[in-house]
Amino acid sequence: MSNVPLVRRAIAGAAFAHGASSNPSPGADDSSLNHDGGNQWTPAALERAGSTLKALNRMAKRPPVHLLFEDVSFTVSSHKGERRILHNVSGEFRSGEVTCILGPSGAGKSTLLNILAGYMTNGVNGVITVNGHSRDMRVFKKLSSYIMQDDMLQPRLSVLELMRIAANLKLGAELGRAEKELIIEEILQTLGLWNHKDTRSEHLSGGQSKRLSVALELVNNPPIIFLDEPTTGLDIVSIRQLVVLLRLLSRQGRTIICTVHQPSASLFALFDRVYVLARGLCCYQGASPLLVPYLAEANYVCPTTHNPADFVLETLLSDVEAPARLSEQCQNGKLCRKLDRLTARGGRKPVLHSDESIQRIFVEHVAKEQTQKMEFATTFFTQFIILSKRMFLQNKRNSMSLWIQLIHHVISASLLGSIFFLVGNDANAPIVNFKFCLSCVVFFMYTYIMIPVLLFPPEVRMLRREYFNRYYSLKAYYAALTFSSLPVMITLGLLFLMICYGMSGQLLEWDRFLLFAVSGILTAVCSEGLGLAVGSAFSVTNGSIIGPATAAPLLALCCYGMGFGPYIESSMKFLMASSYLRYGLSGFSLALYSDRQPMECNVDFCLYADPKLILRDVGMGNDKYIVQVVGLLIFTALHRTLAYFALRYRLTAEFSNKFMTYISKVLKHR
Ligand SMILES: Nc1ncnc2c1ncn2[C@@H]1O[C@H](COP(=O)(O)OP(=O)(O)OP(=O)(O)O)[C@@H](O)[C@H]1O
Repeated sequence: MSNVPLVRRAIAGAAFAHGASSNPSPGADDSSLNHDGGNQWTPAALERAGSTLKALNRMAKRPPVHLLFEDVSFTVSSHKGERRILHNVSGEFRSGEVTCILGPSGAGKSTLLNILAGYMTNGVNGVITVNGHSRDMRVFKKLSSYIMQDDMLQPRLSVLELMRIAANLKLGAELGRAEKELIIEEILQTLGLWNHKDTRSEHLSGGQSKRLSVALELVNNPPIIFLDEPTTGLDIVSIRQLVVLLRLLSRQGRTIICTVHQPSASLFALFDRVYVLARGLCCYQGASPLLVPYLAEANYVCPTTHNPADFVLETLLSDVEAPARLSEQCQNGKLCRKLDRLTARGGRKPVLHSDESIQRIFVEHVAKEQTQKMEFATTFFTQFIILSKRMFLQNKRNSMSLWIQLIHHVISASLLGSIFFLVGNDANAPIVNFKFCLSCVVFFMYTYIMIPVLLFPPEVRMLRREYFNRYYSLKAYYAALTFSSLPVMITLGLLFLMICYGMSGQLLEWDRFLLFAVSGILTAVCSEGLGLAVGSAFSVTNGSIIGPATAAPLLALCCYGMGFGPYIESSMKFLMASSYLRYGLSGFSLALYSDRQPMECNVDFCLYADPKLILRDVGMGNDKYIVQVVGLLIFTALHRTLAYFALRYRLTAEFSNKFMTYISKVLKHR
């Protein structure tokens, strides 16, 4: 305990170096988290800051959450065998407290947080209870928010726009527009972001981005918030502001749990509870000022000038026996060192409820939740509308990308038009015109496979937090994604087709062009589905290899039989039917050559003056246009379903864990 006054002095000295505005008002800057005019951490400062969240707290009808876990272990399976990451750890996190999970790198901090937040459940053993009841994930997910370590914010949207979208998705019709606006303003002011409300997310500093992540999760006032390494990459002032904010939120009855790598002495003292992990064992659980005496009991004496957080990490890393010894001393988290009162260090009194009242509120809440059928705050349709609007806005603001795509389509179309200039009605060059159709297929295939392969993987990372924190269903997101890409795809696709159709001298008949365009756009939509499937399942690097590698055999199958159509083997016909590009190519060819007069022949004899002969010799003599359209639609549905499941696989650690466990079991039993 000898170092506690030292730590307190450190807080007083360095606490809020940023000057002070203790009563945030519109226009209050980052200092709104700060304190009274001097360099003092005063209860009044927190009290006043806390009072700024009045509207948010008015909607807080949800129960405080006490989280208890006992004998939690986590094992991962791989082809090399099983590996235990957590060894029967126990602990308790209570409402009104900020708990810091501390430990050396690789100790299992993020793993424990993932398990407690419900992000990982496969391979986990042990008991996790919420307010004395077994954790029901359906209810718990609605009570909790998880801010992940590498959270990314949606780009090209301002702070206020992001907050409004979050409020509309997370609060639904629960509150009116005016109330939502009030809550947003309160949160932004309290977090010192009000002055930056019109700044786009990509222009925020690291600290402001982290605070915005917290702000977005606060919108529906979750009683329990998990944060994985929220301080990483922030400067000392931003870290302090963030931890002070967490403390403030906890004082309003929330349970805040975060992992922190190496807190400074003053920061360490701001945490109410510390949970020390090393090698998957709990080495200490309890009030932060009691860590030093606890270590002294095990003969690890912390010098008075030392930061207790540094000391415990150094001890755990330098003495191989320390984790086991300390774990035994606290019974692997079952024993908790408590201070008499959390207010011992000053600050606003936490909202403490008796365990009985929490139990009662919680039981009422669970009963209410169970009668409600809705899994999300808004309906599928509302989610679809909000997400579509967001995507349209983001696409519109990404003018550079639109220009690049426009130029790409115009240049490619002009190039193709020049290569195949006026071959469309030349009976002496029918196979050249067939190659024109093939080139159009290749253009749509590569363009629309590669765009999502390159652009979607970063989007998947952004999606993770929103999806896990139940902003919307994946189906609504996916429907909005499909819908929002269509206008640009159709406009640019038509522009491409008009240019190259005209330049290549095809028959200028509207119905023929329409059939040609439908085949082109459907090939693009189908290719985008394939690109999304690859982009959802793989990183940009792997996707860039897998995308073209998948397309190459499909392309080979699509143009097989050129010149010997009537002699294509039936096994090959079967394989060719599995390439969606064949339907695209056939659609293009049928659009150009069906029901057509003999083509112009400017030499003595033209073998392919009759268009039927061309179709016969490329193996499309018996093809029907409508079958090609249906084929493309079926493959579009197939690719997009595949993409949906690939996305689910990527977004749900649980789903991927199960998959990996299954694969390793198969490999083991071979
Ligand atoms: N799904 C998994 N498969 C294999 N190993 C895993 C898995 N999850 C975690 N691990 C391993 O468990 C150990 C603990 O990982 P974790 O990310 O929880 O550590 P940490 O304490 O958060 O570390 P850091 O502070 O460096 O982020 C690491 O050695 C990690 O490689």
